[in-house]
Amino acid sequence: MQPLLQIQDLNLTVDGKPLVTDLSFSIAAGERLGLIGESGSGKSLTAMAATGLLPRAITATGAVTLGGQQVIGAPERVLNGLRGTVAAFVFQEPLTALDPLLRVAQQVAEPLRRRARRDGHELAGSALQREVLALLEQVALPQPERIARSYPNEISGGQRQRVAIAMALACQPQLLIADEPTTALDVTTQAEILKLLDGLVRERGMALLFISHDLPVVAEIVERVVVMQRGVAVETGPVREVFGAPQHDYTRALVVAAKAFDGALEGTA
Ligand SMILES: Nc1ncnc2c1ncn2[C@@H]1O[C@H](COP(=O)(O)OP(=O)(O)OP(=O)(O)O)[C@@H](O)[C@H]1O
Repeated sequence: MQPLLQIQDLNLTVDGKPLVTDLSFSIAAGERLGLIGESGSGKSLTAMAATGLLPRAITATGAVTLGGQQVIGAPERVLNGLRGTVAAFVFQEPLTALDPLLRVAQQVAEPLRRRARRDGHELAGSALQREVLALLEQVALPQPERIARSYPNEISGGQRQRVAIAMALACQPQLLIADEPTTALDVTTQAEILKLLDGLVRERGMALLFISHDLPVVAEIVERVVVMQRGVAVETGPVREVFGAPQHDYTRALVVAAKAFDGALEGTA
C-alpha cells in the first residue's frame, strides 16, 4: 500500500543555498513519526513542503506525495483539496491558527462546515453549534460554552492550543502535522497537551508528523524518528533503536543532553 506521505530526495534551496538536502522518508496511514533536530535544521520547511505551503522564495525539487497526490508543482486548487482533508496542521503558536477578531465558536464552526460540505451535506444552526461544543469537549476544554463565546485573547495559551487542535481535528485529517505544538507553553501545560494529542491521534488512528527539538517529548509520542541536522537526515529508525543506540554523533549528543537533564532533575528531587 502506498504511504500516506512519501518524501523522496527532497531538496530545498533559497537563492541556490541548500536548506534541506536529499531528504527521504515516508509515513504510513496511522503511523506516528517524529522529526527532530536543532533550530534551523529544516524541520518546519519539510512540513511545509509536504503540504505545498513553502514560501515563494524557496525552490523545491524531488518528489512529495500526499494522499497519493504529487505536491511539488501541483496547482493551488489541488493543494487546497489536500489541506484539511488529508493533512492538517497544529503550530507552535496557537494564535497562528486563530483569528483574534472572531469568537472561538465561529472559528471552530468553519472547518466543521467545510468538512460537512465535503461529505455532501450542509451543517448549520443548532446542529453546527452542538458539533462545535462536542469538539471543544473532545479536546478537554473546561466550560466549553464559555470558551465557545470567548475571543482568543480571553482564554489561556493552553486553552488556545486546545482550540487549535479542535480546529485541526474538525477536518478529520488522515495526517496531523504538529510543529512544536508544546514549545510555547509552560511545562505542566506542555505535558497536558502532549497527552491530549497522543490520546486523540491513537483513538482516531490518525497518522502523525511530530516536529520537535525536544528528545524526551518526541520519544513519548512517536514510533519512528528522523533526526535532522543542517538540512540533512543523519539518522532514522524506531525510537528505541535510535535513542537506545545512537549511531550518529549528533544523535548521541542529543541523547547525552537529555540524560544530563534527567539526571539534573533527579538531583533536585
Ligand atoms: N522564507 C525563507 N527564506 C529563506 N530562508 C528561510 C525561509 N524560511 C526558513 N529559512 C531558513 O531555512 C532553514 C530551515 O528553517 P526551518 O524553519 O525549517 O528550521 P526548523 O528546523 O524548523 O527550526 P526551528 O526549530 O527553529 O523552528 C533556516 O536556516 C531558516 O533560516
